[in-house]
Amino acid sequence: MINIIRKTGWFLKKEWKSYTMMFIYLIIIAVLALTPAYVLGIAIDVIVSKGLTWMSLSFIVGALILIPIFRYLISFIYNYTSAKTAQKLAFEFRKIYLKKLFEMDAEFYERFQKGDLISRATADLDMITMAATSVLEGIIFNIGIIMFAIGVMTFTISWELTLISVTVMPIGITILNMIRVRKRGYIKIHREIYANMTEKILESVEGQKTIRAYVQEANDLKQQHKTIDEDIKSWRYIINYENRLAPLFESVYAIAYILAFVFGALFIIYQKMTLGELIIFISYIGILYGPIISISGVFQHINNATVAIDRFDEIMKVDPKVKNEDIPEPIIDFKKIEFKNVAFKYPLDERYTLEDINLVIRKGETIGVVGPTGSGKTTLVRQLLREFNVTEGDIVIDNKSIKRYNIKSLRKIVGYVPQTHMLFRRKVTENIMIGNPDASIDQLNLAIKIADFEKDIGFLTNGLQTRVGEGGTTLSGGQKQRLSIARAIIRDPEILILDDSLSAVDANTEETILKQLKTYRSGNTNIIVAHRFSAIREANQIIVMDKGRISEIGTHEELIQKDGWYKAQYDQQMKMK
Ligand SMILES: Nc1ncnc2c1ncn2[C@@H]1O[C@H](COP(=O)(O)OP(=O)(O)OP(=O)(O)O)[C@@H](O)[C@H]1O
Repeated sequence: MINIIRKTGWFLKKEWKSYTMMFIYLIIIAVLALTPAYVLGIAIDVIVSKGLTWMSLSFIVGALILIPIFRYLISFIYNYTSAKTAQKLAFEFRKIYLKKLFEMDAEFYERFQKGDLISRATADLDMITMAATSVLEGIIFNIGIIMFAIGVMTFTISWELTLISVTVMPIGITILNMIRVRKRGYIKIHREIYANMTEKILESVEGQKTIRAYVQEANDLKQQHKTIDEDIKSWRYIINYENRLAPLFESVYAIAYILAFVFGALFIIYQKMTLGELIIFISYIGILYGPIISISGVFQHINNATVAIDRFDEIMKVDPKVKNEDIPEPIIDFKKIEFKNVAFKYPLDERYTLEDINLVIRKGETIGVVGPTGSGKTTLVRQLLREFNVTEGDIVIDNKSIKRYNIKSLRKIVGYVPQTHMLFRRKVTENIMIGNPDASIDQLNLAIKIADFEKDIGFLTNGLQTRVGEGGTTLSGGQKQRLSIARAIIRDPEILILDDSLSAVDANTEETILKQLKTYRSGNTNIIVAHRFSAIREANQIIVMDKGRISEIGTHEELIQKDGWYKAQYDQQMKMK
């Protein structure tokens, strides 16, 4: 609990006025909850002593009517304030969490699954907010009732009877506590199983087209059922565990009732207590049951929230490896980029994906990158986005390590068109303008022209205002590629990287795009990764990758003079033409 208060302390401080008001409301509600039984007890004693008058009867009836109405009003105000504060807390936590996700590097996203990250931002954070509200309600209200009830029982009825009947209660509370501690461990396991299930559902929803195309619905459902089954099984285990031990508490509680009744009856016989007092006493034992159980329910929320806070903290504590130096330098332009003995290993990989990379890229050059699949072309060009730090060697931009530059400003000078296109459920224009939200209409039109996307507009139902389906489902493969190229071009980047981005366009379109790039991007750098040599033939340098190393480098003319992979591949492509 201390952990939760520590972790939400900043919020409690900010919202102290609401919490103070809620505290006061809860005390009032607790007192009001105990009053009717007390009034009834007094009424019975008045009736037994034959002292009932019209005046005392109207007072008793009036009190019994007004108390619940007043309690309802205060409860209403309390519930409203409490729900509002909980929503605010959830909002603040989500804001912090999402900000953190945007600060994280590619390595982080390799380590954590999407489903897991989503369940931390949804189910886990809900548990924290639920606990933050129920802690106050559960503890203040329930402890308030317990203290007031025991106070009234001890000081106004009989301290001896209170001692006799209430002393067994700590045994019951200890049982509840034991259940709670064991349950925490089970809940942690359950949260992980739940995250797995979320991941599986996400994968099935994202991959539904492929699943259907390969008629794998039954198989996929089987896997889904397995994760859902595991989720249900682990939850059922927790419930069963609780159900097995909970009756123990009920039995202990029943003993408190029996003791109160037997000793209370004796006290009445020995005239140490009135009938009304015994009725108040036994009613209060009944009233105590709810708060004791609720407190254990609160501890259950605290249990859940403790696990959720640990999972939240796990993310908050991860320090991105790719981060700015204390005073990073901005970059808006460059003259020369050098790869110096660069070697690179993906975080979860054993072997190096890039080795011995030595390379110089000058501003204004067009660089072609070719090589067999899996040879490391994408990995090589993505190093310019600084998603990971290189494992060995360094990338030097204008004689300074890439690490010295501000990451955001570095990424701003690079326009990267990936192999798989991430399109959002927004209009075509909005999808393009993600590259530069401040672009003018002229810039938008120029980007569309360079990417040769103009000819597609006529085929779209609503032209540029057509809404793109999720993941670009309403566009053809070539249209998606050209839209992605337009998105990168609209920011007029210093370096444009086309990562196999011309693979889904026909030869004419490819030629048009390459011609437009030459005309409109002269003076800027283009890096073109391709399998078709027509796309890189005119490059100033062609880099041939093989098993993570540069095996050949030169212009097209130089490379076809050599008897290497490039020449062999080129000859084959010519034959197939
Ligand atoms: N995130 C990753 N984690 C671990 N290994 C990876 C990761 N991404 C790629 N690899 C591995 O790195 C190697 C190089 O991949 P890369 O995508 O750079 O090759 P490529 O030459 O661009 O391939 P293609 O022509 O098929 O696009 C491959 O063996 C691939 O399995």
